[in-house]
Amino acid sequence: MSDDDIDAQTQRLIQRGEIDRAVSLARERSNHTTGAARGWALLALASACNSAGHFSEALRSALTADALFTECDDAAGAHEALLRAATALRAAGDHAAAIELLERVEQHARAQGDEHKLAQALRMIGINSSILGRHQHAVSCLTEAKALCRRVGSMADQINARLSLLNAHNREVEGLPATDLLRRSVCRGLVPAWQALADDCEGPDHRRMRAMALGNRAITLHALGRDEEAAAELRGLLPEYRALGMRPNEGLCLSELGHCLVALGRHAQARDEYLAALVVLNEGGTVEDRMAALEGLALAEEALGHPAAALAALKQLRALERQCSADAAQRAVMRRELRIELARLTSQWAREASEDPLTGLGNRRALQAWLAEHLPRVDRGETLSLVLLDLDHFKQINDRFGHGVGDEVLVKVARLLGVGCRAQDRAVRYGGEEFVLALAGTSRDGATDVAERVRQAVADHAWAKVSPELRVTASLGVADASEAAEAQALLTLADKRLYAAKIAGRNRVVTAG
Ligand SMILES: Nc1nc2c(ncn2[C@@H]2O[C@H](COP(=O)(O)OP(=O)(O)OP(=O)(O)O)[C@@H](O)[C@H]2O)c(=O)[nH]1
Repeated sequence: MSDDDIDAQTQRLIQRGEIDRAVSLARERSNHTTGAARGWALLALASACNSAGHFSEALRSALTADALFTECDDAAGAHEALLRAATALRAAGDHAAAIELLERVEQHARAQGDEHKLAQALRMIGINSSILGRHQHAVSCLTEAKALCRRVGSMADQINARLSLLNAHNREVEGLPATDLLRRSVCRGLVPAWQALADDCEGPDHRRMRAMALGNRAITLHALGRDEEAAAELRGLLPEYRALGMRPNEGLCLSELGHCLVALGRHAQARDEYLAALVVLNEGGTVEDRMAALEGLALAEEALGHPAAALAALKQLRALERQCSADAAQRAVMRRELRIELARLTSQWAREASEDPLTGLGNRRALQAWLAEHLPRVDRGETLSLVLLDLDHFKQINDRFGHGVGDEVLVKVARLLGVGCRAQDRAVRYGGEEFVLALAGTSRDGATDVAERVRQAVADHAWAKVSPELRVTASLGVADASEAAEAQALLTLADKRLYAAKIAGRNRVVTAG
């Protein structure tokens, strides 16, 4: 089985509605794999947990997968992991946090020129922005996503991008009064756009999307007051939603039909449609959709002169409103918990990614970041030096005193290095028994003094306390940025001098040659 098969297998289970099986399969696999294979199992677990409504576990799984993929330099896996983490945040209603993660994917995709990845990230940023009411930003992201999908996406990608953009336009004008000029002009544009999307949804694969697009077209017609037309379209769509098993859409369609009939003054028919809508929506519709149907039902009953029935509908509506605010409070708590989890994991991984676990010093990545920040200042006249330190005959120390003592020596040397460092400097463990002191604002003479002090401190340390007869010395090479301006060239020069120190007999500092 290839690494990502578990993901495909889990997605199939989710689609069949076997969510519990999907969760346990993915969880089991993630407990029995390592490396990239574990990454994919965790991504499968994230999707399954999302479908089960366990957003916290979904987020944790996706972010753990991100850390794993990053560790094995699997950019595609890491990208997918961030998308899934964003999906969990979106499902939990934390759209702002989802956008923050997605913007990382966006930046990365732009830097790499990966248009497919960029389209995915922009589409998700657009959807989340639209839900947050940042309509302009949503439309601009989705317009770019649509253009990218046309160039590099599959047919399904293109259709999804267009659907998201049209939905964003819908949301933009949703809250405006029916008479608002902007609303009317946007809606007038949306009618042919939904039709064009439906027309392009050819073949059995896109039948659901076509039905959705036509439903949205009919809703837009109703918003424009073209209620006869809208009602006829909605009625025509009902058998399609039923045939496709799209229950929530069927409920919404019946409810919209009710709205059209109320607008046309056919209250008895409207009441029947609302009642039918509620039967369907009570099974699987959102609370908001049920509330809209109840509100319509109350209106229709009142218009029909049935105050008792209208009151009964309003009572149910109030009960749902109360449930809604209780749910909203619960969701707010959950969002706060997810944020805390996200912040904790992000800072933990940022630390792990740049820290050497044995000594607690920075690692190679930390040195690269330090150099990237400090080397440009050399052009502005600042000095900068590197001291490369390698313990002498460390293999013999391990062999003679044991690996545990070897580790203890590394930890102690790391502490001794830290003593020579000021706040602006950085001490890192560069490799096994190799360390680097990166010294800001320090010329080669200054760095030579520091290197000599460190050499002396290592040689003079009371190593016998660690193990009788233990002796430790180090060889050091010094280079400064006036001799080599590039990070790699500077390190190579320091390494050349370190090698010269070894050749010359060890336990010494070499600064030239
Ligand atoms: N205890 C311990 N040993 C390590 C660690 N990382 C690398 N080493 C050991 O460090 C030793 C380095 O050996 P060499 O590269 O041959 O160098 P050396 O023995 O120090 O000899 P010179 O550099 O020529 O003085 C190897 O035996 C590695 O196994 C570690 O984290 N802990």
